[in-house]
Amino acid sequence: MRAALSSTLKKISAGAAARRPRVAFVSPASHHHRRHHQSNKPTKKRKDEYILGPDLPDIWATPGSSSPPPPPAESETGGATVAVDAELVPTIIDGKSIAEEIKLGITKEVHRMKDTIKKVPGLAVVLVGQRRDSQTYVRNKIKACEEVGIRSLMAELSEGCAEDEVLNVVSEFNQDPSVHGVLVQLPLPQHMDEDTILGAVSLQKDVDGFHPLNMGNLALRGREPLFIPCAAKACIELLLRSGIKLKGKNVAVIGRSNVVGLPTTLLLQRHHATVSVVHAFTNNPEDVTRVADIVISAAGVPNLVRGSWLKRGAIVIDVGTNPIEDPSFEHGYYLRGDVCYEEALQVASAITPVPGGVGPVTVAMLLSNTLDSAKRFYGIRNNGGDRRHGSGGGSGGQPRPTPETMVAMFDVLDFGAKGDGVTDDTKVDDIDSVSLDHAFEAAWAAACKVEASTVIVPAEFEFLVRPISFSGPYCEPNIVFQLDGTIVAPTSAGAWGAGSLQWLEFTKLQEITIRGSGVIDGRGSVWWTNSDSDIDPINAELGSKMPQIKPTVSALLASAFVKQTEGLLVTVFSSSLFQALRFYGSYNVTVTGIRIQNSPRCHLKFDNCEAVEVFDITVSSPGDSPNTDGIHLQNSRNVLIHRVDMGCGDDCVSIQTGCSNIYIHDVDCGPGHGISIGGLGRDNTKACVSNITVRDINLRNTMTGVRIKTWQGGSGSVQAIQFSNIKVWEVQIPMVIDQFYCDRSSCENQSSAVALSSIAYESIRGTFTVKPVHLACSDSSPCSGISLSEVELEPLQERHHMTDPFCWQAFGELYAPTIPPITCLQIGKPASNRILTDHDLC
Ligand SMILES: NC(=O)C1=CN([C@@H]2O[C@H](COP(=O)(O)OP(=O)(O)OC[C@H]3O[C@@H](n4cnc5c(N)ncnc54)[C@H](OP(=O)(O)O)[C@@H]3O)[C@@H](O)[C@H]2O)C=CC1
Ligand SMILES: Nc1nc(=O)c2c([nH]1)NC[C@@H]1CN(c3ccc(C(=O)N[C@@H](CCC(=O)O)C(=O)O)cc3)C=[N+]21
Repeated sequence: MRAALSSTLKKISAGAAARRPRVAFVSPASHHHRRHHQSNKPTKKRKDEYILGPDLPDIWATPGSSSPPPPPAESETGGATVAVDAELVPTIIDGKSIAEEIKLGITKEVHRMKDTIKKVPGLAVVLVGQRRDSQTYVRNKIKACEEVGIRSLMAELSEGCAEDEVLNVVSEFNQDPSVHGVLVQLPLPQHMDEDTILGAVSLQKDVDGFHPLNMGNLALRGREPLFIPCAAKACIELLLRSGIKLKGKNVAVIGRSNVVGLPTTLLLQRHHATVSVVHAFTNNPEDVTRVADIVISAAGVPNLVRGSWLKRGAIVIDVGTNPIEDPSFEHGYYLRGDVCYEEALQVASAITPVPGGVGPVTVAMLLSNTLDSAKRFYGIRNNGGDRRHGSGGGSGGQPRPTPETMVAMFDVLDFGAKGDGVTDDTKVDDIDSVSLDHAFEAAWAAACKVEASTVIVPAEFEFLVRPISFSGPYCEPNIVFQLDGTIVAPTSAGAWGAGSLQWLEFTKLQEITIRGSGVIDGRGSVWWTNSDSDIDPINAELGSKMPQIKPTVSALLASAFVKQTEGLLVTVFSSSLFQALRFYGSYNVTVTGIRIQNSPRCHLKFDNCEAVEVFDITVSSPGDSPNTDGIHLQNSRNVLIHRVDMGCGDDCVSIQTGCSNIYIHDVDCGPGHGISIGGLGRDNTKACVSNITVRDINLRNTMTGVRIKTWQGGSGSVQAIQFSNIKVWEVQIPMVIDQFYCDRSSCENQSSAVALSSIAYESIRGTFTVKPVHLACSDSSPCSGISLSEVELEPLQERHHMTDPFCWQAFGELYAPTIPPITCLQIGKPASNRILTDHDLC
């Protein structure tokens, strides 16, 4: 920055300043030790109030209602009260060092972006023809990109190329996802239509801000453009960073081009300046400029603005960059501004030089727009980024990311979701009548591209979502699904595709987290009443086909359960009942905080997953809703489930084949059917389940407590199961092993079975309503290694006392006297009468 400053100094002293050494510079680095002109006291604001980026001041907010209008003239800009006789020391506004400071900030952000999401912004420049000045500007832009770490691409086309060629290049850049800004250097050759070409630049990548929609939004009150033209932004930036206030100032803008004059005028008005526009047809332009506190010139006419055009103490921003042919200069020309600099220095209180004034800051603004575009593309929001929509307030209670922890965030609202609970957020028409497929799908597609990104489903919104698959396998790892709002399922059959078995599915992902305080509501009641409940659930669950000599459980339970099944319609829907939330084939899955309720079937399912943690969630559906499992595990390993509150119409937790290393603790269950392993081995299949720990569980009003159920005819094994500290209240049968599981009225007797061994029950206490213990093992494959300790189960009412513990082919150890005494357990090992084959081994 020092170098930049001194080079500017040199340039000045070589020219005008040689005669006028009384110059003060404004540069961010030198600001505090430079002397300012007494009557021009730039009140330097805190740096972060000047804003880089698309943010506009909230200028339209409350016209007239907030602060009273400023007095017509203020002394600080050198109005009437300027001490005319005092020596005027003009401040040279050092654009070069201001640009350096801005670029430093951009560099930091680009690096942070690279570190956190492994992406950098990309700028594509299209240059047509060989204008030397254009080549210089473009070179400057590319060089500046390199300085801050923005990737730059350049397309050079010949002067005589066809318009279509330019359009093709633009179109390619529009489509390139690594390009976030597209700039077509002006002027274009005569034979080309500027409007056509500029209009072809994607609105989202229009870092020049020249697209009619961006320009229109800049002009319209209450609207915000995606980008503000760089030169206009540079003028404002220079003024603000030099501590010059705009509110109420008289500003004369010379020039009304789309590129500079017009957007500058618009932007100035957003800052509450009073703007006069001077153009080629203005009579006596000097009459206009002479009363202006600030003169901004963008006419493209060297030395147009004479000293006599300026009010004493005026502030002069010289946008004009006019190449003057001179072979003695390196590129064959030198630059002059619109302002006769030497004369202006005599009257102005502050002025931008050319070069070294507006130009470098314009380039910095281009970089800033490109960075903003990339951040928008990747969904990155900085600290305090305000919400565009509703009152959602973002991620409900989660701390906002600071710029240091830049996170790519994709809010479904930004992808067109309505969140009114009525509109199908599956199909959304955007403002530009561009039909986005699926707001949730689009948000997911965007998040999928960025490592460690976040999809946001904001609080206080209700989203109607049809079946959807949030699918890898080509997604970047570590995606967070921040669910603070409510997602509801459609209730009409039409909204469901034929045969969809799950509603919200996450598949083939590495590190996927669902968290937040939101709700997933399956609105299953329509499905429950329509479901095929022709089977008595008690018979279905415990109506095992036992050898005749044993009492049938179903007979016992029938009296305890009252279930209305008559007269219910069996409809086509029953075949497409679905799981609310399902994870498939994923690694490192976390589900926390949320509530899942009223699923038509299973609430939360994990299939082929590894390293799963579920905690602090609530699962809820009515006790009489059919088949509504709480959490269903299948072919999954290393699963930790804790601090879960569950009430549902079926198993609270159901552990199926292929599961091992499952640890479940601190779970409340009820109503529901308890915690179950199985049914396993259906249709003579092989089942393998091992290393399951279930501890510190409260079961209230459930059908069973902890249960293992297998079908006859299966193979494989269940081993190393531990149930400890299980508390039961009014549970029909707290401890169940059922190797005769059958959901039909009759199941064929078969000899093979899934082998059960090493099953420990430790501290199982509370009250039951049907029977304390039911351990019914297979004749051909008795259960071995059942250990019972601290079992204390009391009948809720005296009449239940009639039913004693039941055991069949159950072998193991009793470690303490139990209540009631479980004398039916056979102590020791069963006589091995079965030859194990590979088929049985897991
Ligand atoms: N430093 C920077 O970052 C940038 C500098 N520039 C420079 O700014 C200047 C203007 O650029 P641009 O807007 O693209 O140019 P244009 O030629 O498109 O527009 C010039 C504007 O100035 C007006 N004008 C021309 N002559 C006079 C005059 N004698 N008196 C009053 N008004 C006049 C024109 O009026 P009318 O509408 O009636 O024709 C027109 O509105 C150029 O020197 C350009 O190089 C441009 C962009 C960035
Ligand atoms: N699509 C498009 N967007 C533009 O923003 C655009 C354009 N076309 N066409 C031309 C004008 C002009 N313009 C300048 C940018 C930087 C300097 C600049 O960096 N000037 C340096 C000196 C340049 C030099 O080294 O010669 C300075 O003033 O110190 C000048 C002028 C952007 N324009």
